Amino acid sequence: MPTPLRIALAADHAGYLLKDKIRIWLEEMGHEPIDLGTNSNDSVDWPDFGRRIGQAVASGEAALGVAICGSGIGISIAANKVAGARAANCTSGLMARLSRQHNDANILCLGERLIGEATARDALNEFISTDFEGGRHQRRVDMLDQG
Ligand SMILES: O=C(CO)[C@H](O)[C@H](O)[C@H](O)COP(=O)(O)O
Repeated sequence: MPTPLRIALAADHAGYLLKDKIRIWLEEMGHEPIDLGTNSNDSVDWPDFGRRIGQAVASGEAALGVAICGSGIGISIAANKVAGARAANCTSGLMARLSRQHNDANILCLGERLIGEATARDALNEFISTDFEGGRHQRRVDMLDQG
């Protein structure tokens, strides 16, 4: 059993179905999802949910986050506006793994309208099980906070 992680989840109306599946997968793995909405297909705005998940992760309320919209693009742009959030829009398990190893990404973004469930699950598994490599990558990540 892996160390349980608090993992924030957020989605707009185009991503909430995948978010609900991810919440269940995380619970089955013994993690602690924090669901920041949305929870229906009533139209909402991705900047609100990107900001919410960015703040939850940057503040330390959650160790990691998973954010979903139709393409993963809007919600990743919004999350990355929050200082300390490093959101990566990924379309494969390899991208998710690299986002952790090289970029110390702390929010995985997915596009429910673009990727299937198997790819989403692969990306999730890689994201939560891969550590940041540090070394030369640490210096580059540190540069993000240098104004
Ligand atoms: O932000 C996006 C595109 O970059 C997301 O895919 C949104 O979910 C999408 O724009 C929502 O579109 P809708 O036509 O309002 O459902």
